[in-house]
Amino acid sequence: MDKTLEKRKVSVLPNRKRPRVDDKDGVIHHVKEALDQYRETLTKLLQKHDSESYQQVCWRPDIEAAMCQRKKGNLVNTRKQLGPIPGVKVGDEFRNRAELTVVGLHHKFRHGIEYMKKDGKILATSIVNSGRYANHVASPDILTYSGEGGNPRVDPKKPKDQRLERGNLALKNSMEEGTHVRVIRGINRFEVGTRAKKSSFRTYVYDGLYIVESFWQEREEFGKLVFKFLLKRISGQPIITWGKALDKSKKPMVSNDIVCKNDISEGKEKMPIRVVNAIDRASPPAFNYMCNVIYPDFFKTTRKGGCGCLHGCLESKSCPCVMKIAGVLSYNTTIDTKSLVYECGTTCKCSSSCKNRISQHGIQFKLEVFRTKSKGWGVRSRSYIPQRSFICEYVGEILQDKQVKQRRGFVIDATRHGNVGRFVSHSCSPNLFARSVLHDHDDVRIPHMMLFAEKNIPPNQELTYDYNSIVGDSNGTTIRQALLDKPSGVAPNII
Ligand SMILES: C[S@@+](CC[C@H](N)C(=O)[O-])C[C@H]1O[C@@H](n2cnc3c(N)ncnc32)[C@H](O)[C@@H]1O
Repeated sequence: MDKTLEKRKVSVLPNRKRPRVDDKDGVIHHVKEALDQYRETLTKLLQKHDSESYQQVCWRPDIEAAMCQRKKGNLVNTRKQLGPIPGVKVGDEFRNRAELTVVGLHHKFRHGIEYMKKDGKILATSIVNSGRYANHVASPDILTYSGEGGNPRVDPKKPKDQRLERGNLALKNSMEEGTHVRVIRGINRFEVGTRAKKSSFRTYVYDGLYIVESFWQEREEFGKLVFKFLLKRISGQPIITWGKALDKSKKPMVSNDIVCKNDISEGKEKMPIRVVNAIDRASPPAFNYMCNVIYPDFFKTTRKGGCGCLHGCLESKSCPCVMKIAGVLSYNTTIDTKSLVYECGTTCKCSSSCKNRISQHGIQFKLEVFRTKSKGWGVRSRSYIPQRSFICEYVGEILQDKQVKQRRGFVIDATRHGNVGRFVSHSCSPNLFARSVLHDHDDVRIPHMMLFAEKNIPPNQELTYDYNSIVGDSNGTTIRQALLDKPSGVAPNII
């Protein structure tokens, strides 16, 4: 039945008053209204028909309900168009393919690729990744989409090689023209509390705009040539967290975060540090990402001594490094905030996995820089952080502070060179604490400033430390955290 419907012109204009295009809320309401009416029609249709006709293989009540709505002029966004659809947001979920037609996201009931003619060329407007073809999702932002035609799973006739025509040609043209393609993904859901196959059903989520990056031909399991299109999601769109098959009650997680940068460290950290912004259009300040402190020219990072422990440094009585921190092994217990921590290091015989080398292995958690409502940028972790874990070093240029020169003072300045630490905000009730650590040199005037978890920290909670906390070593060297009135990026003083 739907083939006949598809042949009809999709041009019926809604007879309800259409909101102005710049009236965002009005447009969203308009779309929602159309969807509500469609769902009501579908429910009535299902109630009217007895279960016997429902069993008929070819009866598609979802499509029939959409046709009723079309007759009444109750469809919206009826003209095919490229790009976003007014009133439809990334992450919006639809109960069936016909609902995509109702809102104008994808007008075809069956075909996966929809296209339109523009300047004499056909261009793809949208694709539905329904899972019927062997489409492959390598990462949330990359989709390999199989072309249409000749698939023996849906076409019982003898399978034929796919041809570069209709939807396939449209996707190729979209690649050449660089036009955006809407992607709608089918996801499997289950009735709450069950995982039985028969209780699963498919819904469709609008995943946003993609560009076609490349295409090629592959020989598939039935021996026929199929087209493969590699699509890449346009950056700057809200992120969708896709789970495995979901309970009916759980929505795919959509946040309003726009990704400003996929990795602010530009590959220098062990794992990427994403920058996201759900507040305004600001981008993070330009600076040179460094994983290590930059010392002044005169400074030599030398270390004398070190331990000879060949079997770990757990025995605090025999490890000279551990002995220097009064026999308290690293950060396992509450350490006096003024203590300088001596970690084992370059001149030690113990292995790099020694328990007294906690803060030398770079970041361990998926940190994310995000825009806060009132404090500029902040840092959070996308995963759970157990208490006392190492978070990051505060990296910057070690500058000699002229004002405090008499007191041989230094400042770690992260304005031009720094790491993720430069974005961590202040709090009087923080979840992080700072420690002065020595591991690669002996100069107690310029220890590393390391941040650790004060408590167990759930995912997505902002990480903060007390800028005004005073930490120092037994020689009287102190670290004073950055003052709140300092320009962003200027780091804690060491005075
Ligand atoms: C080390 S930076 C932290 C990152 C900073 N928020 C940014 O946008 O780059 C220190 C600066 O952040 C701001 N800041 C940090 N914590 C704050 C807080 N609790 N309230 C208001 N501003 C804060 C202040 O401007 C401070 O000088």
